[in-house]
Amino acid sequence: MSSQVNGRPTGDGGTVKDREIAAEQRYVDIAYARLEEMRADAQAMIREGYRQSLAGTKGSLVDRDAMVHQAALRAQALDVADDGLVFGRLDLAPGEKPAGEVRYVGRIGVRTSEHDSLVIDWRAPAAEDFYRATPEDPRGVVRRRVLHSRGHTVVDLEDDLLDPDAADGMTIVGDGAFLASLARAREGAMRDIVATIQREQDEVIRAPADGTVLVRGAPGTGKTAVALHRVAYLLFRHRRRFGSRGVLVVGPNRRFTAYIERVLPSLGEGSATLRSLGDLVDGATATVHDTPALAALKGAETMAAVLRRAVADHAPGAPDELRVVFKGVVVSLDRRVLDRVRNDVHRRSRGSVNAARRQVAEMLLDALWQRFTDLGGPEAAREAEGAEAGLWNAILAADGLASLDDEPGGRPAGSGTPREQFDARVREQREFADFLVAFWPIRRPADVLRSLGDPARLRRAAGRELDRDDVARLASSWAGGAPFSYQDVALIDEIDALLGSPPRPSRRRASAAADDPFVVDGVNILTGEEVAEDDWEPDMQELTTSMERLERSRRVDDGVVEERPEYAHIVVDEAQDLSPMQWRMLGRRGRQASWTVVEDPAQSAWEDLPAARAAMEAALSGERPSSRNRRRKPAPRRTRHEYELTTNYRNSTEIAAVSARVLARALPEARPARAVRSSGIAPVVRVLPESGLAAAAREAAEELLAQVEGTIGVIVPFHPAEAHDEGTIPLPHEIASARWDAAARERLAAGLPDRVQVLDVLEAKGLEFDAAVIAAPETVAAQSPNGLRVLYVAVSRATQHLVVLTSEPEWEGILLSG
Ligand SMILES: Nc1ncnc2c1ncn2[C@@H]1O[C@H](COP(=O)(O)OP(=O)(O)OP(=O)(O)O)[C@@H](O)[C@H]1O
Repeated sequence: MSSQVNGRPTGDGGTVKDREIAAEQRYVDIAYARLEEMRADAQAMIREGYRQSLAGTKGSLVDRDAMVHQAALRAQALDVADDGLVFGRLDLAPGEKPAGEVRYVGRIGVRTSEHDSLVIDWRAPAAEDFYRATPEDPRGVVRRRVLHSRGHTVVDLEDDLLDPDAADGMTIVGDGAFLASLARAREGAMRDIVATIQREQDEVIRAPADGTVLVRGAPGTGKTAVALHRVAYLLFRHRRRFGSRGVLVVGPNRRFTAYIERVLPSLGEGSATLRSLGDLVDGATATVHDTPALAALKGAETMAAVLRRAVADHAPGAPDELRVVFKGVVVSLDRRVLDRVRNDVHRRSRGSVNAARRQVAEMLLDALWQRFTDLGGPEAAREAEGAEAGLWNAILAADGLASLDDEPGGRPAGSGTPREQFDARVREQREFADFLVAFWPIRRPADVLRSLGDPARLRRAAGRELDRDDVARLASSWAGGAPFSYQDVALIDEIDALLGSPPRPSRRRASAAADDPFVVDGVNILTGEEVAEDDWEPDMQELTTSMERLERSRRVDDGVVEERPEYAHIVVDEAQDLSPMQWRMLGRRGRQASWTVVEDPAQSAWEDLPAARAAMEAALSGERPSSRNRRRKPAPRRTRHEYELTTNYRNSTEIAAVSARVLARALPEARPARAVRSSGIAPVVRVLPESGLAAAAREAAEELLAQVEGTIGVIVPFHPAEAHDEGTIPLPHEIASARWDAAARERLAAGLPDRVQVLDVLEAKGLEFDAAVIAAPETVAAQSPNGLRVLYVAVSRATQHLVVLTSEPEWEGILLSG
């Protein structure tokens, strides 16, 4: 027999629950005391490491480093565990396991000085039962107890009785603390859920480390939370593999990464890299979203072919004639020959265009020599030899060019075959060096994209992939220093992959390069290699460019520069929104990686889902993205584990009902998740004139400030940065969208406390608020073919209060009665 109690008095001053809490507190105190000792040990180890370094032997530095590093990591993990160290207890049934065994589960493992277990790390196999046991499958667990703490103090308990037959005399307490914890006020940053991970979530977290884990689930089912806990699990169980080669977590936008950034550190894992799709590429940060139509153009895989042609086009300002002099003979190459050279080099050097200058120089020399012999140059040169002013020098003078032969300090042509002499002499000429730098500059990917703001240049690159209207819209989005969009970042990465890195730097002293004819202004003009002294300052734009790239590169111990890191595991959140070009960007970072992909297709703003799926499959299989548009040879598919999460932990049942109605319109075949918590607070829909929506949104936010302790999101339609096409009549939703520009949003937020956030529907992805105010659902729904799915995202953000403001009366019925 067990006894279920909820605060019943015991007669000795407290309730049964109080007594149970006090008993758990005694255990927790012992665990904290031991944690304190472990901390002191870690600090002593750090001190010992430094002491050894003073011993002065050669090996001691290395030993010290390793010791200090290990001890510092340990100290850090112990610090993290300081808050809520122990959160779970399992009472096991007699049987295979020792009778009456009790296990405590916590943020990290704690052992006594005799190595007996006091607390089991939540990621250890022995903790699995804590998350997996159910009444149907108790796994030997009689009672599961969750301890809710504030700092070191246990404040509440909640028990699950899993095996009533074995619970003889066991006290069962609890009054829905888990559900109450779901209703807690949100602070603007996501928290870990380590104490209350549910069984279906735990299966995802502990899924096999290889291949791909694909997780689907409706809003609020814990996809993001689960993905982050999986990272902590993988780093704990496979530290060597994932710790050294790295884990990348990618979210949709910067607001979202800011929202989730505290979760992993709170689990003691600070080593994963967290990036949004807008800041995955160094040197190009996205600050704006494109309109859905423009995003569809930029994100389509056809852009790969367009960019390949754009990279192969001549650089802006590239000269179209090369003239050099040899032995008084002027030799020139015209545009036709230069185009041929450029195309040949591009064909051979895709992926290493920025490092191909040496190849360009060789091909130009071949073409110059060919021209020289065609002109009868060798004979003319022989005749001119010794003469002060031959025929060719006269031509030269007329063209205003000086032969190096005439320059004081010019070196004798030297020995070797005529061709070798020719090459050596031409290479020395300033004209040749200057030409090479201008003809084959080291290019920055962002500059290449900006250069496509010139419609003529974009038209040349467009091929059959883009029509005239597409070219005009794209070019205007890149013209005139407009900020980069989230889709642009993937295009910049594509260009980066085509251009490749500039040649590796070697900081040779300038003196070593003083006699090198290829060195111009501190850089080898053939290789782009920097050979300057440390204090040398570049004074040419191009050199600054290569310096910037080098600066942002990661220098590894042996001096090798790693431009784009590859990761051992990649987590992609909100994956339903990735465009094919964004998948290519991610694929480049994880060719050998295993993946965790979490998504909800019903929340997708992306129109061409089949194309995005194909690009996703290519990325997950480690396929090298082909820049040509030919059919891919499918790479072998890696093992895949698919999961679905079915319980909505975010929304109250009242709000979940509203979002289910929107879902039924957006995707009639989709199933909503089951919400578990009723708040008793009915969602509100207010109808008012369109011109009054912004003022009403502010008013609603002010009212809600008095009703909730935590965050309030005011979610407004997306404001397109693109100008409306003159000559066409704007649609009503286009006029309405124009109301929600940055200035209008600022006015709305002015003077309100930080816990009110005003954001557009695209920024709201993945976020969560205590209360949400949705302005103009009719405009959101009409803004794109997937507008209803975008609205579904917006209405599923709130935990307690939902207020919708609309100018169209029928929306009241749509949202409140289906
Ligand atoms: N087992 C759990 N215990 C406590 N809270 C949970 C649990 N699972 C999820 N939550 C909470 O539910 C909320 C929603 O979780 P999360 O943001 O991970 O959902 P999601 O599926 O990623 O949603 P969306 O699709 O809208 O991005 C969060 O506040 C999260 O902390």
